[in-house]
Amino acid sequence: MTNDFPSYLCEKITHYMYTPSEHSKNVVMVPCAIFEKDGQLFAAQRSSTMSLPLKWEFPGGKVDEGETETEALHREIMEELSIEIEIGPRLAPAYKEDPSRNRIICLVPYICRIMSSPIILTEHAQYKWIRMDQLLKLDWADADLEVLDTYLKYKDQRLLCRNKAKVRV
Ligand SMILES: Nc1nc2c([nH]c(=O)n2[C@@H]2O[C@H](COP(=O)(O)OP(=O)(O)OP(=O)(O)O)[C@@H](O)[C@H]2O)c(=O)[nH]1
Repeated sequence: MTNDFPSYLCEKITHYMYTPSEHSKNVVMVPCAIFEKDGQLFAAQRSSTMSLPLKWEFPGGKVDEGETETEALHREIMEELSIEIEIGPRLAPAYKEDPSRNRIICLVPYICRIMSSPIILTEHAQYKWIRMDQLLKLDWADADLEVLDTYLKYKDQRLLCRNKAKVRV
């Protein structure tokens, strides 16, 4: 996959503003995977025993010490969904405060492809492939909702570029 998404999306400054007291907070990097198939997106529902119970999210998880984001993403997806993936473009992260644990979650979306089957869930309650026009009906975790917005803007931008290219020909 090519990494040709618009640079403003990579460099987008999120609305999160640091104040002096917040410098002491841990920033936890959480790469997550966006899968698209036949115009539908993959969403996983957190189980009732996980934090953010029953919220919908893009699967992924925290980077361990010594790991890169993409290594962590391969590992987390294998652990959670039992599949191999190919990792493509990295989009702009979403930052969310987690006051209960005095940390800031940095959710980093990657557009990915599923490379093996079957999907076997080990942690989530369920997963669904959701049509684009149904996406906002799910009860998303906050950071995932922002990631979804970033992804939809990225898609629109690509479509626009493709159409412009066609007009020029
Ligand atoms: N995906 C997602 N995770 C969030 C959000 N806000 C937030 O605090 N988190 C936290 O970020 C962490 C995501 O990493 P993870 O999926 O590997 O975490 P986990 O449930 O396995 O473990 P943990 O609850 O012990 O940290 C979770 O602790 C989750 O509660 C959010 O909006 N979206």
